[in-house]
Order: sequence, then structure tokens, then C-alpha cells
Amino acid sequence: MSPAREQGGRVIGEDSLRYMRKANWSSNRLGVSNKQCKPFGEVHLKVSSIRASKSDDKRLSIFTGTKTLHLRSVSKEDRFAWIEALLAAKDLFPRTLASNDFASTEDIVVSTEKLRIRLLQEGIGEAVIKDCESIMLLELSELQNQLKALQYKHVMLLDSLRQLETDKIELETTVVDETKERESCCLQGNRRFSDFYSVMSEGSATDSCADNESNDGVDVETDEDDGTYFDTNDFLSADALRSASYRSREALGNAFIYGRDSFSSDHLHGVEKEIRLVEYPYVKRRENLPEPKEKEKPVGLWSIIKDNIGKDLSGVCLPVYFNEPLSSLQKCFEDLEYSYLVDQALEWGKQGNELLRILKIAAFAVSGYSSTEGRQCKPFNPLLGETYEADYPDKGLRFFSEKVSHHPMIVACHCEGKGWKFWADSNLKGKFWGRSIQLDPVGVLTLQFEDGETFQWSKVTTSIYNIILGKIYCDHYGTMRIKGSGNYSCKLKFKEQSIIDRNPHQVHGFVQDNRTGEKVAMLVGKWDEAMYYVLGDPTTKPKGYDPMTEAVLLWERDKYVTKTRYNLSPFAISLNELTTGLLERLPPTDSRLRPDQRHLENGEYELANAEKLRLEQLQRQ
Ligand SMILES: CC(C)CCC[C@@H](C)[C@H]1CC[C@H]2[C@@H]3CC=C4C[C@@H](O)CC[C@]4(C)[C@H]3CC[C@]12C
Repeated sequence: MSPAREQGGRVIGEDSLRYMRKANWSSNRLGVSNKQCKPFGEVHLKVSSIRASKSDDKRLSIFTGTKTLHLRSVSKEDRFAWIEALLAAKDLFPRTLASNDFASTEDIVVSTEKLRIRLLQEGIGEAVIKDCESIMLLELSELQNQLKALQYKHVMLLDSLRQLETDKIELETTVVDETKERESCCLQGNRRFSDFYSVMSEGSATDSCADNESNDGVDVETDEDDGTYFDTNDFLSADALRSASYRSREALGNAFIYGRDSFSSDHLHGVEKEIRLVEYPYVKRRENLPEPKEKEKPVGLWSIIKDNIGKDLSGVCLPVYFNEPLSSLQKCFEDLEYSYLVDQALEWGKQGNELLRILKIAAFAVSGYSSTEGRQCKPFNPLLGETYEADYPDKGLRFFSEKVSHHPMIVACHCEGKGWKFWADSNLKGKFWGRSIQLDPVGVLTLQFEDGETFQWSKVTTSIYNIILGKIYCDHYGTMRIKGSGNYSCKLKFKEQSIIDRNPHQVHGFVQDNRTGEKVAMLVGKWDEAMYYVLGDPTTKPKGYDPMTEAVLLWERDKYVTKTRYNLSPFAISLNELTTGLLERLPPTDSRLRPDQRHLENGEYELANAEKLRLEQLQRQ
């Protein structure tokens, strides 16, 4: 490590910190106090792979399985020493089992006491009893051995799974590296590489510069020059920005029939009373997408990347096969699928239950992510000025969204429910990491109730994995803070999925009293399944206490079966429906009228592709 790097350097792992303290590293050598050193995270060398950069003989990188740390040494020799040391440390963890892998079997204590007493009662002699005991213990230990063997197999399988995942990552990185290398041979090197990524952004240039990793507090050197990641601001264009003005709502109409909260009566633990909810009129909406006219050609992303290595890619667009028949404007509305949670929040607040109001809002904020599970296609990037308008009396909603800026890509949206309004603004900052794409939403979402209470929050980071190999999937992680203008605020943590996570998509957090800072309720759940709450501060509860025994359901995702590979929810399927009544009233800018999207929905892929190319060409002019 060079002194310059040391100064701003960050420590990984508690052990390193202890080691540095012992060596009096920071205070003596740098004149910095120890307090400044806080371990930033941990790297599990066992499942990591270590690589030397081919383009720079001082750089090396460590793949932790989910992240890549880029490091730079002072010299070539130094790098060699580091790699040697890291590999040696990695080998210290042979692929044997950790002691806790067997914890459960070791805990089994077998007693022959009852057997002995019973036999004594029968007047059986000590010798026979001993014999019986040993027969029983032998049989049991046989069973226990079998159990251990099974457990061993299980752990080994998990281990090879992890290894496979690591190998896959390494393979993908080789692909990315080699692509870069080929480019650097050609004159336009870097430019071409970024063009490659602009394929993703449908040929549009990106204008914001890549953030340096230091923002994230990681001790990484970003290979600015060799294109480790690129800003993909426009990539996937996505759900992006929502913003709209707020006008005060007219008084609630009185035409609704009152229903009741779907789970307010059976899951209650004293605190909740019944709330009455508006019941909305039934509106018939389509339940399926049209049958595709053509057979779909399966195309992998990789096949496109591969065919375009070394070519000038500017202006090449991703074929329509990677799209789903929805635009980013329509996708914004998908966040309101579980708008009944906001209706419930309104009611609870009206009844003076502020806590349940914020809990419902938290569930609503999480529910917006549920439809992203199993979705592998990108939404259509709307054209500048494209709009989407939806009237859903069956949900008590009126929604409007518009793409208001092309560079950067900004979408604004506004929604009116019964007794509340929702609007939001954000745009997506994207980073391309070679094998994954990270999307950081910028901006705030606002919810305002007719009684004046407002809640504001922002979205968490979304990453898309398996760009090169395997099935594309996305994960959401980070902290979401919901600030309420009233007494409560809420903090939710979306847990990042690790390799072979057997419990992914977890969200947990708590509601805090704005005045006292006291934790008043805990939230747990999964963004693709359900959210629960537990009253009180679980950290003050005794050890071994399982909060789930008291958990009350706040929201559960609707279960549905999908027929298409788009994996759209019934609500999402309804979004692009075009009835004759609608056709007469829609402005020409509405997403439902976009011919390429319509063709894709009908399964006319050739037509869709040609039209998409034409529109994007026009937009660029
Ligand atoms: C390379 C291409 C074909 C891969 C397709 C990737 C898919 C999975 C990506 C493309 C655009 C992405 C969306 C972009 C924006 C948002 C808004 C954010 O607040 C929640 C996640 C969400 C909704 C993303 C989910 C994943 C997504 C749909």
C-alpha cells in the first residue's frame, strides 16, 4: 500500500483492524488516530476469487461473489506479493466443514436412564441391563452417523454450489476482460466499449459522469480508464422519475359503500379496531395478453454482445425481444397495485391510529417491488412527451405520467386516490459493472392525505444480475427512510442477496417516535411475499424471544399464475389494454398507442422491431 492510499484507506474486517492496532499502524505511521479506522466490511476469501488486471500491472481485483473490489499496489512486485498472500490465505480455508455445520447433531444427548429404570423394575440383572444399553446406544450412533453423512453431503453440495457460482463469475469476468482487451487493440478502444453499453440505453448517449467508488465508502480504485463500469443513466430508462404538482382534493364523494379491512378482524391483537373501507365498483378488465402471432425466437443477451465485439456499435439498439409490452410510464403505475394499503392507512389515521397508518404506508412502499420478481424484460423507453393516463374507479385511482426530459431521462407521475394523493420524482443513475447493472434511484416519493399528513421516502438500489450467463434477475437492497409529518417515521432495510441465499428478498425495520426516538414497532417480511409488524421494541425483549410469534400481517402479495414469459401480474396485464371507448378519448401521445409496443404485445416481433428502430432513430434526430 502506498502511503497516499493508506491515508484514505479503509480496513476490511475486524481482524485487520486489531492487527493494525497491534502494529500501531495508524497512529505511528500516519499520525491518524485509531478511532478513524472503522472496518468497512468483510471479504470471505474462501469463496472469493483473485485476479490480476491484464491492462495494468499494478492492479488487482477480488470478487467476493457479489462485489468486485478493485485494488492498486505500488508496484508490479507488490502486486505479486499481494496475490501470493491472498491466495495463501484463501488456501488456509480448505473445503472442510466448519464446526457449526454439525452443531445440531452434536447437541443430541441420548439417555438410557428410563430403559434402565424399567428393566430394574422387571428385576433384570445389571449385566443384561448394560448389554441392553450398549445395544441401544450402538443402534443410535449408527443412525447418528447416517445423519452426519447426510449433513456432510448437504454441506458439500452447498459448497460446490458456491464454487460453481464463483467459477461462473470468473468466467463472466474473463468475458468482460477479453472484450475490453480486444477493444484496446483497436484504435477507438474505450469509445467502442461505452458504445457497447449504449446498446443497452438504446443508442442514447449518457451525460452524467460515473461516480467514483469512494462515495460508497469502499476502498476501491475505479478503473476509470479501462471501463470497469459505465454510467448507464439512460440504460433501461425504467420507472424513473415521478413528479407532479399537488392540488388540494375535493371532498370525498359519498357514493361508496363501506367494506372492512381485509384482515383487521382476524389478525388483531387488541390494538386494531375494525376499520371501514370504501368498496369500489367492479370494472371488467382483460385477464390475458393476446395470443402471440409469431413464435418467439429465443435470443440471449450474450449472443448480441458476442456478435458485436469489435464493431462500432453506436446506434445499434437492443432488439425488441428484450422488452416487455409495457412502457416505463405504465410501470410507474404498477407501484400502485396495492393502493388499498394507502386507503387503509387513510382510515386508520382518521381513527387516530397513527401507528397503523405508518405501518400500512411502509407495507405500501415495499409492495411496489413485489411485481419485479421473475421479470426479465426491460420496459419500453418512452419518447419525450409520451404520456400514460389511467382511470381505475375499481381502485379509486386516477393516474397520469409523462416523460418530461430525455437527457437525463425523467418521468413524472401523479396519482389521485380517494382521500389521498401520491406523486414522485426520481431518475435512475446506472452503473454497469460488466456482469451486473446497478440502478440507483434519485428523488422522492410523496404521499399526502386529505387530513394534511404527508409521508416521504425514496427507493432503494436495484441491481440486475446474470447479464452474461444464466437467468436475468434483479434484487433490491439498501435503506429506505419513510419520513412522516406526524409523530412517526420508519426505517426499512432491504437485505442484499448473497450467493446461494436461502432466504432472499428480506426486509426489516422499525417505526420510530419522531419526538422521543423510541422504537415503537418492528417490521419484518419479504418484498415479494408479505410484510408483518410486531408492536414494541423487540431489542428490549429477552434473549430467545421470537418476534414472529406476535407478528401481524400487514400485506400479502396476491398469488397468480402467469402464462407468458413476461410474468406480468393481472394488474400489469390490464395496463396496456385498449378498448374502443378509450381509443376515442386518449391523446395521441399515450403509451397504449405506441405501435412497436402494440406489435410486441400481439407477438408480431418483426414488425415491433422495425417500428422500434424507426421511432428511436427519429427520437435521436
Ligand atoms: C438487459 C435487459 C434485457 C435486462 C432486463 C432487466 C430488467 C429485469 C430491469 C430493466 C429495468 C428495471 C427496472 C428499472 C427501474 C425500477 C424502479 C425501481 O425503483 C424498482 C425496480 C425497477 C422496476 C427495475 C426492475 C428491473 C428492471 C425491469
